[in-house]
Amino acid sequence: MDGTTPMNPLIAPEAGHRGAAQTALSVNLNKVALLRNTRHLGIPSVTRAATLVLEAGADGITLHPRPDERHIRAHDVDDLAALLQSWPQVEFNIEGNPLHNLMDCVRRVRPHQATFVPDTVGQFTSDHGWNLPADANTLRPLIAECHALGVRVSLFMDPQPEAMAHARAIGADRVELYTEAYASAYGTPQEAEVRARYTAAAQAALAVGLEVNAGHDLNRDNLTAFLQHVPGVLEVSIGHALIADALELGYSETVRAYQRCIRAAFAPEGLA
Ligand SMILES: CC(=O)[C@@H](O)[C@H](O)COP(=O)(O)O
Ligand SMILES: NCC(=O)COP(=O)(O)O
Repeated sequence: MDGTTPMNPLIAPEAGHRGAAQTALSVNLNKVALLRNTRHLGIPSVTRAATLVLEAGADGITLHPRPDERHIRAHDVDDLAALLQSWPQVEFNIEGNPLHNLMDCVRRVRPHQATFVPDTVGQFTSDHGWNLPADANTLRPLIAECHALGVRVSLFMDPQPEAMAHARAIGADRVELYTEAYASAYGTPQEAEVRARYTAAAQAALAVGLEVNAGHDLNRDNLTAFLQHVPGVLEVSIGHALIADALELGYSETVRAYQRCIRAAFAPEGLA
């Protein structure tokens, strides 16, 4: 793998069991680990959750091992890497700050994708993207190291069209559009205006040769409209809402429901 070629055919636009150019669903399992960590019993199991969501048709697994290990711990990253040996078509995405603990994980397990997120230690949740070009010199060598390890790099970014050329110039393969602002605006009078920022950012990214991911606070209500309006989104990573839904519906029905939301964005009206 050369770091620019997705290993997972399911997320390559030209291939995949869900048809060309359909968005891949990567399930973020942070919140399964969060619940598990409140006892010493090992339940709910992160690897069991991964198995169930993959059996139900998820395309990838995302973990975000924060330095305080409040949810995903180093052993979860290793356990998932071992599990995914049996799922060669599944993409493994690890998120985090490469200036903290992310690179240790990347060097150890060489996931398909590392998503660089500019979180502080102990941050409540991710709430902003990289500041480019200000962060360029910090990120450039870390991106190069990931490429040398055969790991694709996605940069967590606010929807700022002008930043996309800088992301490409420092070697990023993808950007992950931070979707909290869209999710907050969804269903309000501001929705169209806010969503248009994402459309413009995705267009700018695609124009400079970047691939596009998206995530944060996406859910069954807001996902389809996002994918209908924002071009070329190869992957959404969804955790909080999806795991909350799974508490009610179970993992399998929940993954199928999210896949229906994705299909609805790509199907002619009424066929999803
Ligand atoms: C990078 C990102 O978008 C976040 O959504 C993150 O993965 C969620 O982290 P928490 O689960 O710790 O809120
Ligand atoms: N990269 C975003 C992610 O993995 C999940 O975010 P959320 O759905 O937990 O907000």
